[in-house]
Amino acid sequence: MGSKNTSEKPIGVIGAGSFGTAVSNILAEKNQRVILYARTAEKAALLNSTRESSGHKLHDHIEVTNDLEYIGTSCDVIFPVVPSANFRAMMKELAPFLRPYHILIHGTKGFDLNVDLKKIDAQNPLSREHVRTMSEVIKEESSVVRIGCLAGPNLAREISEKKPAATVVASHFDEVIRVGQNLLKNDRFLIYGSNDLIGIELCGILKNIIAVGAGTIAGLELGENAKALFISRGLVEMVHIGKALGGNAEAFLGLAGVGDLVATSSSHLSRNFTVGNRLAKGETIDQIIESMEEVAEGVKTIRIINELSQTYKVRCPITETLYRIINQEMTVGDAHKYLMKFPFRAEIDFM
Ligand SMILES: NC(=O)C1=CN([C@@H]2O[C@H](COP(=O)(O)OP(=O)(O)OC[C@H]3O[C@@H](n4cnc5c(N)ncnc54)[C@H](OP(=O)(O)O)[C@@H]3O)[C@@H](O)[C@H]2O)C=CC1
Ligand SMILES: O=C(CO)COP(=O)(O)O
Repeated sequence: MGSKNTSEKPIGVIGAGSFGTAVSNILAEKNQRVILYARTAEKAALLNSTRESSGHKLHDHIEVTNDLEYIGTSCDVIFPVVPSANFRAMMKELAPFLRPYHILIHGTKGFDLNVDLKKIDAQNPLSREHVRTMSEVIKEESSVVRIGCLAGPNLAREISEKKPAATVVASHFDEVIRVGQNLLKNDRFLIYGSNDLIGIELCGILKNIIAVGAGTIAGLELGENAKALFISRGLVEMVHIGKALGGNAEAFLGLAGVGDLVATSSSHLSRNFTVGNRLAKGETIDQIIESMEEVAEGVKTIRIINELSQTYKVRCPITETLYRIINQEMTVGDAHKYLMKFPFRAEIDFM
């Protein structure tokens, strides 16, 4: 960190949604001053006066601001936690206030897309060139070098209720992992480290697809055996597409992969699971999105992976079937009957 002393400086968090607030509270609990960025001045003022954000109480050590320059100049370590659809725009605004000494550890579980999916067809297929993880966006948009991500089974509501959990801080830099661990760990929040940044990011992104599917199983009341079957096959699909996009299989077998997959595929606290559940009850994807206040990243990810699986010729029957459900080309009931007939080969073919 050059001559700067991290512990004396506040920590920045960008995005005052469910997870950004939960992360801010974890940081603040450790006697750490936190500056939390809210998108509008009105929201920042409201949060500062009500001391509540996204239904979570705000710790006294958290100051809410609408000033990105203030965050950039006050904080050496910043946790960006905004939905993937807005991440690049946020980075463009923040970048003028970032320097190579900054450390950014993001908590976003979605892709950045630099092309309109409507323009994608057989002649112009979607490729990895069109799709970025958030660490890649940070690198492209700023001078920051030391980049990391935070991913694991971290349902924000449970974290706010101070229930035990663990996460993975991933970075190519051990220093970033150490900083993340020191800032976040407490007696009920364990922090593991990984150098497989892309692999860990892909785990968090891809599990959202399977969580949507698991929600449909719960919605149809198909039972625990079916859910276990779906999660297991979902993990295999995550590994196959994850490897095609630059991840290693090992990451998927850990906390950020199978751990987060199990948590989000089993809980009504997961927005992605909830989307699937509501699809199974007969709502359309437009109706669901329209009425949801929080982001369910999996819907966009289903569309992206459906295209990428074709480009890279990876068998992704679950993603393709979910894509047909959200496009109203197939009912949820028919989708599950179809998947039960799908000709799978070896059970585990990625080791
Ligand atoms: N909730 C969870 O349990 C977890 C979520 N995540 C991931 O974290 C990310 C955020 O999720 P979550 O916090 O739950 O989402 P929410 O939907 O609860 O909140 C998103 C927040 O981001 C803010 N925001 C949007 N665009 C910008 C921007 N350009 N600049 C600053 N703030 C912005 C929104 O502000 P506004 O209110 O103004 O729209 C809103 O407060 C997602 O990628 C999600 O997958 C990861 C782990 C757990
Ligand atoms: O990623 C999460 C928990 O680890 C949150 O999942 P949802 O976005 O589905 O709520």
